[in-house]
Amino acid sequence: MTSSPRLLDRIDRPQDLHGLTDEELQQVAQEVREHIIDTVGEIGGHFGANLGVCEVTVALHSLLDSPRDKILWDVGHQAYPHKILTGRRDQLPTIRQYEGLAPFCAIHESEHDIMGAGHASTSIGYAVGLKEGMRLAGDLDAGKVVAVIGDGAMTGGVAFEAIHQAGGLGTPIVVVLNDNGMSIAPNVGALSRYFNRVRLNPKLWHAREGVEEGLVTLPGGIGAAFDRLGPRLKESIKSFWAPGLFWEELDWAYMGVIDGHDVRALRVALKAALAADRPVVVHTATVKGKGFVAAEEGGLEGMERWHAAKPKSIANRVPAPSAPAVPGAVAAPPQYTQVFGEALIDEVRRDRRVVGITAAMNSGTGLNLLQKAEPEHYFDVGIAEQQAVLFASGLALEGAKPVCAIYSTFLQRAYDQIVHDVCIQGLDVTFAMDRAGLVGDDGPTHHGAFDIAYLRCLPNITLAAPRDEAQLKHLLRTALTQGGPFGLRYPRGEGVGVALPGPGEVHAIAIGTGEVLREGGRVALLGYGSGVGRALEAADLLMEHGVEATVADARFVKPLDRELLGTLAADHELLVTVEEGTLAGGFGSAVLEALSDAAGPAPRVLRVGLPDRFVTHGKPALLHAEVGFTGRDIARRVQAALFAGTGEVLSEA
Ligand SMILES: Cc1ncc(C[n+]2csc(CCOP(=O)(O)OP(=O)(O)O)c2C)c(N)n1
Ligand SMILES: CC(=O)[C@@H](O)[C@H](O)COP(=O)(O)O
Ligand SMILES: [Mg+2]
Repeated sequence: MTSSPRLLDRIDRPQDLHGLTDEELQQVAQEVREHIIDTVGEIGGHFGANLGVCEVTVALHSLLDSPRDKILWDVGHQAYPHKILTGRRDQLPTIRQYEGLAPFCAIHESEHDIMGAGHASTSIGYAVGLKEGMRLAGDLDAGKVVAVIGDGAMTGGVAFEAIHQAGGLGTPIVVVLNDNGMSIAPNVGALSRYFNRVRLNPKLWHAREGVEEGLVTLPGGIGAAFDRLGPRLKESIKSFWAPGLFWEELDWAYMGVIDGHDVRALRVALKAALAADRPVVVHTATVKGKGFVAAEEGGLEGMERWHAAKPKSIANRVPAPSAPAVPGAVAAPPQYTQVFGEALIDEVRRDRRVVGITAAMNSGTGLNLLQKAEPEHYFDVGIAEQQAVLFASGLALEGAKPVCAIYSTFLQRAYDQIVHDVCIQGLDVTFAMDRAGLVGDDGPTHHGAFDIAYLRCLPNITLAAPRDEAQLKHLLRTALTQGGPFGLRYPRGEGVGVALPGPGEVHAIAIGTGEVLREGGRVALLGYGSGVGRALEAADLLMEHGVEATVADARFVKPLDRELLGTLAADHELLVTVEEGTLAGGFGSAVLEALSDAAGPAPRVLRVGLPDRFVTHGKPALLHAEVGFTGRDIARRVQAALFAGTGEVLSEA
């Protein structure tokens, strides 16, 4: 623990690091770490990854002149030290809060945030573009470009597309591989094993050193011949002794493994890398959660547990004691994720052809439950959503029933695989899209705002959304018994608190059928997914003001229940659609299309959903209020529509 006054309090811009000694820089890194522990422990947010890059961030900013020199943070969940050192130290307590600092890097927030992110594996691609852009502009005094990417993000295929291009062009960029062996869960796959082999074997850390001295002393003129070789050829030969062969073969220089918590060692390596006129990777070994004992000494579980911290989860720099249970308190409803995870286990045990696939979101999707219960039916492909869908396509062709459990927003990365491989071929693949709707703190890069629109336009796919956690179980069974592409969306967080059907009570639902939940008068509220709950809230408020509304659950957006829609249209003068998705091309659009195709008079239609803009970050209740996705907002709009111009007093619903 450092004593005050902090050196960090003198760092208002990254250039204030220039001229500090290695020891002072090491102290600044520790002060950054403590600032993060104190702040994130109180407000919540991403945690372990930030603690792991305090030294890397200080070392980079101590050598570079940001923003002329550009530092890119892959994903950006580990950019809190960067934000602290680039003038946002005192604003850190607002991070991820409504109207506070962005959850990840954001180009509108700071000139030092060179790229926006939130989705993984993009940083090297940007780096190549930035550097080649400088060359095209003839900017000879161009800045350096450094991408910091984790071992998890390295499992994203788009990172390799960039490595391939940079190696081909010889683009002089630096990649800092922040290797801590962790994604959110422990990292997976052959690349992770390769990194582990190197990172965890100190003998390999210095394999390169001494090789050249050894070679030039070889007897019989061999050494002399080696000594006469050009530098590139020497490097290539030496690379057989060093762990960077993978990189060297792609015409990258490899440096490593460097202790990612030793500022002096980092600066020595980074200085050499920055001076090179070719692409260079600096492989650093770090600890996710460094300096926070519960993570650092908690093993893989501890590091996974502290990927993010909940508000008030840390006190005096140790995990805060959990609040005592309140006797008699009603238990909160289960999370949709938990219900899904348990239901998938039941489905695997009902039909052994069912398998679950995650793209590095093991616990986030609830597939950690399947991994424990039925490990043979569980796959984690790494941060590789495209591969997840192609893998599912292969499995489906072999008669399996794969369930791709991928957040709505992350599934966007596999869009062409959904079209080109699953829908065109009509494969029996299910997409379980958790985090559909506004997710809250993670903001616009993570809101599941677009899946209704981006999937509804595809032929051959069935799309449904449960109004509660019981329907989720029935719709998962429906997906796994209907034989073709199926998308199922549900929100982040708790269910509504209904009784869950037991394994024997779960049943498939007839495709394309909705359900009337409440009969009313002039207005019908037709909800989809979480929109049904909002519709019920609005109906209750309208009832208090003498307006009886019909409420129905569409349940399917593709195909729509046209019979139900026809009845609602014929019996009501106002039809309100409610969806937690973008209005452009969403559920409401589907209803309008269906009504325009139908013969006969159509009611007036009001559509409630997400606006045609990216919604900011913050607690979901604040975001819902901002976009009008509340029962009260819907009730007001209905009143205005029903009584507009009639002179009736619009009650203050
Ligand atoms: C396309 C995409 N898929 C999934 C995620 C969720 N995600 C956020 S951070 C993370 C792990 C990143 O691991 P790594 O790059 O090693 O960084 P570390 O947290 O270890 O520092 C994942 C899977 C994401 N941000 N983007
Ligand atoms: C940075 C990232 O993409 C993940 O950590 C994401 O924030 C997880 O979201 P959930 O908390 O909704 O699982
Ligand atoms: Mg990692």
